[in-house]
Amino acid sequence: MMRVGILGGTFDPPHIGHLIIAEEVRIALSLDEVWFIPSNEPPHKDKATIVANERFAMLQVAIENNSAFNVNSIEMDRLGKSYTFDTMKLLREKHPGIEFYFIIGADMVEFLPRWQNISDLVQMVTFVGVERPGYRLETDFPVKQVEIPSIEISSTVLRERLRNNQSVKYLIPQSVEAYIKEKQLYEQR
Ligand SMILES: Nc1ncnc2c1ncn2[C@@H]1O[C@H](COP(=O)(O)OP(=O)(O)OP(=O)(O)O)[C@@H](O)[C@H]1O
Ligand SMILES: O=C(O)c1ccc[n+]([C@@H]2O[C@H](COP(=O)([O-])O)[C@@H](O)[C@H]2O)c1
Repeated sequence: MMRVGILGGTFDPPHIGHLIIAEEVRIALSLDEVWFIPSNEPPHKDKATIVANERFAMLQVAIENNSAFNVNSIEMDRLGKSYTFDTMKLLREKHPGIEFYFIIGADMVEFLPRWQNISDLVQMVTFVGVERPGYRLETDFPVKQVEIPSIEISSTVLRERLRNNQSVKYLIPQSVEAYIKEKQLYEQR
């Protein structure tokens, strides 16, 4: 059976933290691929500052040199909040031969028991948790832990830097930084 990791997120903007956790989990769990899924609207935080199709485009640029990585538009194609249960239900119907692993940072772990239809969702995917500075990864919930080099980067801090014209060098892939500049994505919002 094919094994696929899913990294859902807002990706406003994508950063090397996203890329590192996806690659580390892919290798640790021998996944065939990782699919990045940008949300239309995040279910439990403020709306993204950038429209979904631009976040999708930044992700495409970010992953272009990893043949095991893909970007999937399933949540962009659906209006409203992007609940993971709805997404995984559709993906499982479409790909019955795939075993799915849903990757989350430690900041998502505490709230996981309150995700929509979580009791069904835990039967549909294996949750994989990775550490994130400032958050606890330990939980009674069924979350498989994968060791990664800890990365203290967030999209929030990068948005701040981009707005203030501060350097994001090495924190955002160079190709993505060029795309952001070309499209003037984070200027004075
Ligand atoms: N530095 C990191 N270490 C571990 N996990 C991370 C890291 N950055 C993001 N993630 C995980 O990647 C997924 C998508 O994250 P998201 O796109 O919301 O980025 P973010 O940096 O958390 O954004 P924001 O600062 O806007 O909340 C989430 O599961 C999140 O926990
Ligand atoms: O389905 C839910 O109830 C739910 C609640 C919070 C977060 N999620 C998913 O978790 C992923 C990371 O969320 P975020 O807020 O960091 O973008 C993203 O794919 C969200 O759709 C899902």
